[in-house]
Amino acid sequence: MKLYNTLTRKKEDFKPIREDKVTMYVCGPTVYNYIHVGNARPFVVFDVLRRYLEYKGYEVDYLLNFTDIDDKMIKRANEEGKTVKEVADRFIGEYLIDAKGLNLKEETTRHPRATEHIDDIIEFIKGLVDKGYAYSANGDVYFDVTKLEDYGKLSKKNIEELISGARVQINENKRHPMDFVLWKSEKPGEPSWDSPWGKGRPGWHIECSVMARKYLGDTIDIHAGGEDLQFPHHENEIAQSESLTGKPFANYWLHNGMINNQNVKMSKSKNNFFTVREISKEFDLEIIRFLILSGHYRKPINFSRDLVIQAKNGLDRLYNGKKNLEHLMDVCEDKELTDNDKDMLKAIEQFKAQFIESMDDDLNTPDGITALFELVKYANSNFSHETPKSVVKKAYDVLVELSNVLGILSKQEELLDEEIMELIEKRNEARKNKNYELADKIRDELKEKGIILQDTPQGVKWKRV
Ligand SMILES: Nc1ncnc2c1ncn2[C@@H]1O[C@H](COP(=O)(O)OP(=O)(O)OP(=O)(O)O)[C@@H](O)[C@H]1O
Ligand SMILES: [Zn+2]
Repeated sequence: MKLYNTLTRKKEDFKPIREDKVTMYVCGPTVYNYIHVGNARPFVVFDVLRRYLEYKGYEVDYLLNFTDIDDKMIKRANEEGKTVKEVADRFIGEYLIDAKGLNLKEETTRHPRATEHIDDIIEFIKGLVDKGYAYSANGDVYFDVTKLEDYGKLSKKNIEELISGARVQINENKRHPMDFVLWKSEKPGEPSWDSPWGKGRPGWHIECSVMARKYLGDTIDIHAGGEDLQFPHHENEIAQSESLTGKPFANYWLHNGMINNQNVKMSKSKNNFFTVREISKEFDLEIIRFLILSGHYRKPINFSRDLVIQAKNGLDRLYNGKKNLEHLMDVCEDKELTDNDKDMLKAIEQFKAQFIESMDDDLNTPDGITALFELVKYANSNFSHETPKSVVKKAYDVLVELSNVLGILSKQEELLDEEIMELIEKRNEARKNKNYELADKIRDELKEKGIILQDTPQGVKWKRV
């Protein structure tokens, strides 16, 4: 598989450090608000990368942190008369609700929080001070960028350029304008922790270096986030981690393009955003997942209502294709395969190969989705009630297998009440005729669709689980 590495500005063959395991760190949300569609993009895209690597047989250790202490968190807490922890707990809960709607693989994702790693953060900063890469000044601690030859290597900027380009804050504690803060001294009304430099709290960049190292090791395979994080956040993570360990921090740096609103980056500060939650009131969030995957992850997406409708129509087409195949599996019969049938099997394999080729090429999900559309179209125009069941089943299995990699077509179709009643009637009939095999089959089918039957003296009752 090839992945575009921001560090080298090239598509490179992906080779993890260990043969069968991949470590991945994704910069997660600052939990002071609901996430917006722009924030959802990295979470969806890198969830798919992780699923694809798992599909290829790797075990993936996947970590997405929660930034639960920073200026924005404190501001929100003060506005609401709550503690920072209360705000964080609330919006972590809201994140997890959206994550479920977006079908992110939560069961095996680690979500460490900055405030639960203060001791580790202090240790890390102490290490940098001891090695001469950081200095304290009036209770703050700064990273000294002049100690590094290669500061700026990710964003490909040199320090002079950075100074002239950035609105560098005047700060008399800093030795150099590009030095960045590792530890901030306590200000009244802000949460603080004891440290060797007095009471204070961590800066933003340090938490990612610390938690990545703690859970994934000195060198990780993939570090990912939005391209807006390349500078200064990821640049500073590299500076901190590599100065402390003397080893490369991450072998592959992946960055997604921005989601824009009328060509302007969607951002909380610009107030031009749509939260995932508000969209979920009108649309199933699988549509948003599909919309995000319909563009290549490095290109910008201009978000609009039309785009959501377009994604909905595309997803509906795939769901219809799946439903048609399910219907055919019910009515088609097992048969000896003709040469023509064998050609159809080959064609189905071909769509799968096309999907894999696309995904191997820097996670080209739009081309992968095209392969799914073509598979469905092929089935629609070539299959009939006369097609051998094994051929139909092959197409169905491939469609489901590849959709699972994208995390789509995950919704079970809900049975209507009258469909359930009909099946129960059919089962009663079967039992009357002592056809217990059929009766059990119907009960199992219903169970698979989330309907539980209870045989009671008053007859059969059912409930949804
Ligand atoms: N418009 C966007 N399009 C794509 N990704 C984005 C966008 N805005 C933020 N991200 C990404 O969302 C992730 C979560 O970041 P975070 O919660 O810090 O958002 P943020 O930068 O505070 O958002 P905002 O810019 O709206 O304040 C990061 O990986 C960031 O790069
Ligand atoms: Zn980070």
